Amino acid sequence: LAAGDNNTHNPSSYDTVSLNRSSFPPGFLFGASSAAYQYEGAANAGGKGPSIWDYFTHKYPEKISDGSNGDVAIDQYHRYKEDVGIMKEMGLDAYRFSISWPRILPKGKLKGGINEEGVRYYNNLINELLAHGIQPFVTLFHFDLPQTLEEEYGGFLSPHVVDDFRDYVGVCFEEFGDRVKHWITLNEPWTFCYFGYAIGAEAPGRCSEWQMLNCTGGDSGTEPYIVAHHQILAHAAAVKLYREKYQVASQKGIIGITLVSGWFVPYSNAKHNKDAALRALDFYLGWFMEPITHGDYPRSMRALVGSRLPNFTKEESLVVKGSFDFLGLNYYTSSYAKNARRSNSPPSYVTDALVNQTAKRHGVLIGPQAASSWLYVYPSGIRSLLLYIKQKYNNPLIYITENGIDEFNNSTLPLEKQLSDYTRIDYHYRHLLYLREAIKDGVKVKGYFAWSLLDNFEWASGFTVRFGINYVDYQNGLRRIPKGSAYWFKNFLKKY
Ligand SMILES: OC[C@@H]1[C@@H](O)[C@H](O)[C@@H](O)c2nnnn21
Repeated sequence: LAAGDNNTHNPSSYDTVSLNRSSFPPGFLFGASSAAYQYEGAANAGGKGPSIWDYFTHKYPEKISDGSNGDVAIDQYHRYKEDVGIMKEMGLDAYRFSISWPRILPKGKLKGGINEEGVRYYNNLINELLAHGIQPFVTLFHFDLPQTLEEEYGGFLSPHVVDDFRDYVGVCFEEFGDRVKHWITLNEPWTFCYFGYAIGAEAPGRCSEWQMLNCTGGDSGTEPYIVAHHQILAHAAAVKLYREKYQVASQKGIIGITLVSGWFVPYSNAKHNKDAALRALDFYLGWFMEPITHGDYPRSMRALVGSRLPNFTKEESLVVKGSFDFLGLNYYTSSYAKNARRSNSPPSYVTDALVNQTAKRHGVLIGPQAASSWLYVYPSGIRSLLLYIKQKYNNPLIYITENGIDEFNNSTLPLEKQLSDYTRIDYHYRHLLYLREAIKDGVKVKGYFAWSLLDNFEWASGFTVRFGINYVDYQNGLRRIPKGSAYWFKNFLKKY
């Protein structure tokens, strides 16, 4: 962008003098994140097989706000060179993207054959990034399971998925491991289990019949825990394979997992509300962080979920414990936590923690609400959560792999107005201020990825909300246009 651009939405405020790249330690990485199903499109092209998201959006379009899907998404499959150019123009150090399992293994299983066109696409993307000095951070699973495995044995409901996931990631390590130095096994197992198996709002759309949420079957009291268990075992199997066969040759590439959590503010100083906040952290974050750090689920989950919570064998516990070199942490929002009484309805993950989450306390919101109904702006929560993780989970190496805010897609607004995303600049500015404080507090954060580089397909919200730092014009050939925040990041990231 030529200096002195006369675009009106290139704000001079939120100065990048007091806060910019040099406010962070040398080598700290700034990036942006994405995911295959939300960005690529070419859902039935290039030899790709169907994923559960292809199936879900076509079978249940009513579960997507605007009935849309990722068939085309924002067509990064064909426009990746342009998109890498945008990253370069912004001055990003890294780009986090996910590999589509069914684009590599269309039949889900290795014996079904490797799709060479899929391998070629990701090689081209990785090489284009490296040619522009941008580091690839690669997520191996971002919700888009091959539909064939869902149909053959119920996907992550079955232990068979562990062997197939191990085979799949083995192909990725083999094909891309010489150039990819940061691997993330799973994106947000919590989201996959909760939205896919507790409330059925996302693929594969399962939950208990009594919840009347138009689910395809399922049991919200058992399946989220079974799926989470197999996700943890699959994650650990992938890490074991990487460490035994690929990590040394890769010149110390590192592998981790991305978990999501909010911060939870006790609704009052009463002990039962403080305890509720800690239980919420266990059921969101500890569900996965506890096993990979200490080898078993949190005590609070053992106590409250009882026999519905699977057990690790001794051998499994040993493989799971310590199965990460770094934690990818996704932080967006926080809420108040209030103690809840036992529910009268049948058991469900939704009520097991005995916590009522609210965005309001005595009628006052915890922070301004974004377009997504679950997103309230509470920047100090990122620091509180990081300090909690440092203290409870042995001060792990951390990358913030997602942080961002959305606005409604409102094509009736003049384009200039749609591009003036001050709220997004303010959001990132304030979260980066608290992130810098957390680093000063000794938290080992080594990078920050904004969600998201471009507007994209937002799961059950379809294209009705926009998370992009760069605008995608859905009405004009998916052209990319920098929003104000893209200019702000460019200034923030300038190297002097
Ligand atoms: O909802 C916005 C984004 C999604 O688009 C990502 O796919 C997902 O990883 C996520 N987790 N929390 N928030 N997000």
